[in-house]
Amino acid sequence: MRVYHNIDEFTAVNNAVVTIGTFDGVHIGHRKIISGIKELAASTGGETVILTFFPHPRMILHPEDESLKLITTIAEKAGLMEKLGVDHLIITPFSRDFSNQSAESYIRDVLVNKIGTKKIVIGYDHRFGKDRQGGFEDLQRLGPVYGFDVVEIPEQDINEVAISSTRIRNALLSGDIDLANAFLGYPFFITGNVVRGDQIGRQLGYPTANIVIEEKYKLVPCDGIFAVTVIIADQKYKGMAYIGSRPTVNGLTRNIEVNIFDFNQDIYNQTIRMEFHHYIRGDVKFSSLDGLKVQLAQDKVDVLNLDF
Ligand SMILES: Cc1cc2nc3c(=O)[nH]c(=O)nc-3n(C[C@H](O)[C@H](O)[C@H](O)COP(=O)(O)O)c2cc1C
Ligand SMILES: Nc1ncnc2c1ncn2[C@@H]1O[C@H](COP(=O)(O)OP(=O)(O)O)[C@@H](O)[C@H]1O
Repeated sequence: MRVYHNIDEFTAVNNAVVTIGTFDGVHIGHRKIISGIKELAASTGGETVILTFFPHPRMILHPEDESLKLITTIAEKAGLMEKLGVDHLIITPFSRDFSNQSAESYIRDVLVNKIGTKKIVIGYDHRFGKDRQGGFEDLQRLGPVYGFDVVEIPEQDINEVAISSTRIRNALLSGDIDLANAFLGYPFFITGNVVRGDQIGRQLGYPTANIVIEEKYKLVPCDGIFAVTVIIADQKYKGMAYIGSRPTVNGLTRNIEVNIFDFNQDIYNQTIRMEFHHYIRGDVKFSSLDGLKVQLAQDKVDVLNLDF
C-alpha cells in the first residue's frame, strides 16, 4: 500500500475505485466497504484508493482540547488498511483551501483529475466542498460528464457503520472488551513506548512495563485489569495489564502498565503493541502492598484460565 500525506503527491491511477471516510477503528462495517471496493477493482483491473482526513480540524483549532478520542491512530489505521490489501491511502489535512473548494471543483479537480476516479463508493449522506454543499446527487449528476460510476452504500449499512464506531468507543470506555472486539473483528490494541516507573513492580515480584502513548487523541479503555497479548519485536507474549492511578501506592498519574508472563528482558524505550482480550476486574485500593501482591497472584491465575 502506498500512503500519501498530501493529495498533491498522488498521481492518477488507472481505473481508480475510490471511497472516502474517517474509518476510525477499521471495524467490520468498514471492512465490508473495503472488500466491496476490492471486488470492484478486481473485476475492472483497477486499483483501490481510500481518501481519509487527518488531523481532525478540532485538533488544529483547539490543540489543548483532548476530548476527541479515536479507536485507531492514523498510523494504526494505515497499518490495518495495508493488511486488508488497500492499494493507495491518501491522508489529507482539513485545510482551509481544501474545504473552500466548490463541490464541482472538488469532483473535477480532486476526484477526476487528481485521483482518476472511475468508480466511487460512497454513503448517501456524504457531504463535501465549501459549506458541505456537495453531496451524493452532485456525484450522480457529474458522473456521466466526467466518466465515473457512483455506487451508493445503503442507509442501513451507513447506520451500522456509525453505530459500531460509537459503540466500540463506549464499549472500551465501559470495559466491555468482548463487545468492542466483536465489532472490530480483531482485538483492540494500543501502541506505545516503555518508560521508567517507580520500580516498585520488581520488588513485588511483578515487574510492569509502563507504556506511554504518543498520540493524545488515542482512546484508552477504562481503568481496570485486562488479559492481553504483548507484541515486542515481532514476538507475542501473554500478560496482565493495568490501567489506573495506582491508589494503593497513592499514584498521581494514570498509568498503563503490563506484567508480561514468562518474560525477563529490559525493554525500556522500546515500542510495543498491546492487544486487549478480556476485562478481569476493576481498580482497587489495597491497604498494603502485601494485599496487592496476593491479588496479583490471583489475577495471573484468572488471566491464564481464559481462552485467548
Ligand atoms: C495485573 C495488575 C493489577 C494491578 N492492580 C492494582 C490495583 O488493583 N490497585 C492498585 O493500586 N494498583 C494495581 N496495580 C498497579 C501496581 O500498583 C503497580 O504495578 C505497582 O505500583 C508498580 O508500579 P511501577 O511500575 O511504577 O513500579 C496493578 C498492576 C498489575 C500489573
Ligand atoms: N515480565 C516482565 N514484565 C514487564 N516488564 C519486565 C518484565 N521483565 C523485565 N521487565 C523490565 O522491567 C521493567 C519493569 O520493572 P519495574 O520494577 O516495574 O520498573 P518500572 O517501575 O520502571 O516500570 C520493564 O519496563 C521492563 O524493561
